[in-house]
Amino acid sequence: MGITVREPSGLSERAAAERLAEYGPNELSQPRPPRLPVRAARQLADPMSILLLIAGLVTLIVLGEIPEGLAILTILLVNVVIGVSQETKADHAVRALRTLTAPMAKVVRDGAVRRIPAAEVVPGDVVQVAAGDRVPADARLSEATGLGVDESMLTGESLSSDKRAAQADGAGGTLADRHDELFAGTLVVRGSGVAEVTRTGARTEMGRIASALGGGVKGPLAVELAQVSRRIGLVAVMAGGVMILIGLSRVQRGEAALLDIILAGVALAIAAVPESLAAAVTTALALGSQRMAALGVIVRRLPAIEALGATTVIATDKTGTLTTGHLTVTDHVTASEIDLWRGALRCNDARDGLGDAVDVALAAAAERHGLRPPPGEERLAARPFDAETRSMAVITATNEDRPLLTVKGAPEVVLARCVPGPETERLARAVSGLADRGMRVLALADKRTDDLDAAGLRALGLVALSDEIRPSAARAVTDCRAAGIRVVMVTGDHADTARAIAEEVGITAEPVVTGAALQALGGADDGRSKRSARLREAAVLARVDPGTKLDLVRALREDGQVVTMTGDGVNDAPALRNADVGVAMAGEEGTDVAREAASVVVTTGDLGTIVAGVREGRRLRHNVSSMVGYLLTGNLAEILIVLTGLIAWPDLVVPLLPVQLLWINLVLDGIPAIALGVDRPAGDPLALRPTGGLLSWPVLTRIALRAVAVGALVFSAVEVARRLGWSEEQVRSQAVLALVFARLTLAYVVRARRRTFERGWWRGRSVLVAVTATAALQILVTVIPVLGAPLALVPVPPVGWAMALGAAMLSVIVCDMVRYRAGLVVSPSGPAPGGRG
Ligand SMILES: Nc1ncnc2c1ncn2[C@@H]1O[C@H](COP(=O)(O)OP(=O)(O)OP(=O)(O)O)[C@@H](O)[C@H]1O
Repeated sequence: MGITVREPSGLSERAAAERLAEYGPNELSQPRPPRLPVRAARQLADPMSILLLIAGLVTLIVLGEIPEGLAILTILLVNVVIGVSQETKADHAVRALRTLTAPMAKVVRDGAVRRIPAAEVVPGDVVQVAAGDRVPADARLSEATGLGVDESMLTGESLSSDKRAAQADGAGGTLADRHDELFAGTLVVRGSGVAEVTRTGARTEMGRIASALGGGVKGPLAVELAQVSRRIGLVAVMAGGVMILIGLSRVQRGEAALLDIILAGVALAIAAVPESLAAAVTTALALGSQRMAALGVIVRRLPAIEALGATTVIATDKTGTLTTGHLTVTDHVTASEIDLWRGALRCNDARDGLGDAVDVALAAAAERHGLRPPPGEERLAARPFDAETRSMAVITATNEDRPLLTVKGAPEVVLARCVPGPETERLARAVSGLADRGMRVLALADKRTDDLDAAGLRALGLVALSDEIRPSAARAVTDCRAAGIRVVMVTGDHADTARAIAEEVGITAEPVVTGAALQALGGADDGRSKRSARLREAAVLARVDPGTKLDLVRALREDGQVVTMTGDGVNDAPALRNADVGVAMAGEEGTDVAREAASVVVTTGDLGTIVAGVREGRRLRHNVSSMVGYLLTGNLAEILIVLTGLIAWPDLVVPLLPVQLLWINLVLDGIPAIALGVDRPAGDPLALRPTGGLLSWPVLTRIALRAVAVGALVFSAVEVARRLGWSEEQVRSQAVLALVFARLTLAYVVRARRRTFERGWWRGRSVLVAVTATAALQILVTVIPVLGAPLALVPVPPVGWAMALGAAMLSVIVCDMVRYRAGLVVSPSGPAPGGRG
């Protein structure tokens, strides 16, 4: 193992800035965002836009209906503008998130260690890497301690490559043979090292072979929405087809023109597709992710928002999540203070107060006891801390002739390697007393030997580190319980320490299951299922290695739970990737590996932050289902009216003109839908338990029943108008008015938990504004003839307004009856419906 004691002082900030200007940022070029015209063209190329364009042109040129044709084309324009602006907004949000989660690098500048964005690394920089880091640039090693790097992404070699410091002569050969070089983009899996950057950006080995980065993965919500849209598209086309078929008989009898009927059929199909749905959901997700970022929850993959909302179990680390993670040595047991603290300094990887929290705390404690790292001692070999072995070992050359092995780690691991005797036994007995107080206990031991694995060590003593409970943790645990979310603590720490902390934050501490107990359940098939059962029921998992986290995630998910799991270590990646939501820490505390595997990165690792994320997720999920309910119920009601009207009112030819259908669906509908997407329903969103899929049978039934109710009420209003002998324009205006008002009240029907206009309904500001504005717009185009003309709308007598309002109010009552009958009231005390939908 190469050893260099040279402490390189790195580049100066000035030199680094000059080089950055010369070589450019250390990143692979990102595809440029499309320009505005390109975005607009894409929107226009959409099949619906093409249909609209044709419909508009036909109305304008072939039929010569100039105001109506222009109105259709204006609606098309409005749609393209809305589409482009939403897409741009969502894009910006995603980009902003990307910069928030940009990888960082540790470099030495002006002699001090700094954390800087990896993009600012320049050739000549001295970088430090440690287990869990992604290598920021190609570099030549000057120091390496037990360094192993996973280079499979470059070499295809699945085994990690051992690295050593460069010799003067330098090595060449294939990538896999270059053991003294680090390559950008590869992952450090163990040990640590210092290296000088040789190439950055596109000049790195990775840059040479880099292809475009993969696009976003579609989440369950996107998939579900695509499905919803496809199904509705089908219904829409069918409705349009039926309309044309019915109309054709009329054409045969000479009562209508073929083109009018076809246009009306096409318009109905366009109107029935909830085109604002996808845009509204994307906007809602993008805005939701921005709000979450403000709370310290950075969503790396948008669908994770929704999965967070559906969470039923949070599996959390102890240190840093339930506690602050600022460890301090508050107690120790030893026969020789000097030997204990010397050992703590030798077997220590912290530097200048940076590094592993345990090591930093031990170095500070040693300093408080008047000790500093002995000068002139050289590290000959080291085995860095490893969560699997729960220990760390170093061999140092001291003043005496034989090298000294120092080991520190979990007491049961270290003391087992010590010479049995009264001192070792006394220490072993002291462990529980310290751990019961919630402290993390480590043992230290040493021996004159050059064997890292030697036994027969001399026990130096115990150190106990305490870690303050985060004030917000207990609150978060209570919130979770109220929301029906189970919190499970998973830790590598001692069972007694874990239990003490669990009790303090309010996690039911029983049963505490230890790694050893799980292992005892053994390998047989039967054992495995017992093991899963044990994992599923555990409230605290103590002394488990990271592999167990993966087993826990699997066991819980098999049980139908939606699992949010925190993790920050190198070995946590598989569990994070397999959980429904993997949560990693931003900054110093987490590793790049964990962050990349996680779908969510939090800036403060406290459980309260994660719960805030769940809260947002639940709100968003509720909002999306409100949007779906709102748009589908309204559209279905409209289809019903047009089809029944077509049969019942032959004198009207078509119950609603194409331009009126488009006005209702493409202009009026979008506004409340978007508002519902960013809605703040009354009460704590955590109480909004996830209720299966967006379009489960109960949901579909409810939509259908409500649509029939709304349709029937509007139909009656129009029927009365006809009986009263109103003109054709007035009857159609009455239909539009009643339909718009009834649909607007649906916004309040769908967002309510128990009943429409329940307490606090007016507080959702966005919905109130959207509904009022839309209603005002409709009133204006109805009463002001100039505005109404392009839409063929005319003023109606007062009784018409009364009927429209009546239809709206009655539909609320009927819809609420449907809610109760279908048993779809969201009740905080009711049974939690199954997690996965
Ligand atoms: N730097 C270190 N050197 C030696 N041993 C350590 C070090 N850090 C931790 N240990 C030992 O390894 C055990 C597991 O530590 P680890 O950091 O893996 O726990 P963890 O799972 O991250 O726990 P937590 O949930 O508290 O974060 C500790 O209880 C301690 O005994």
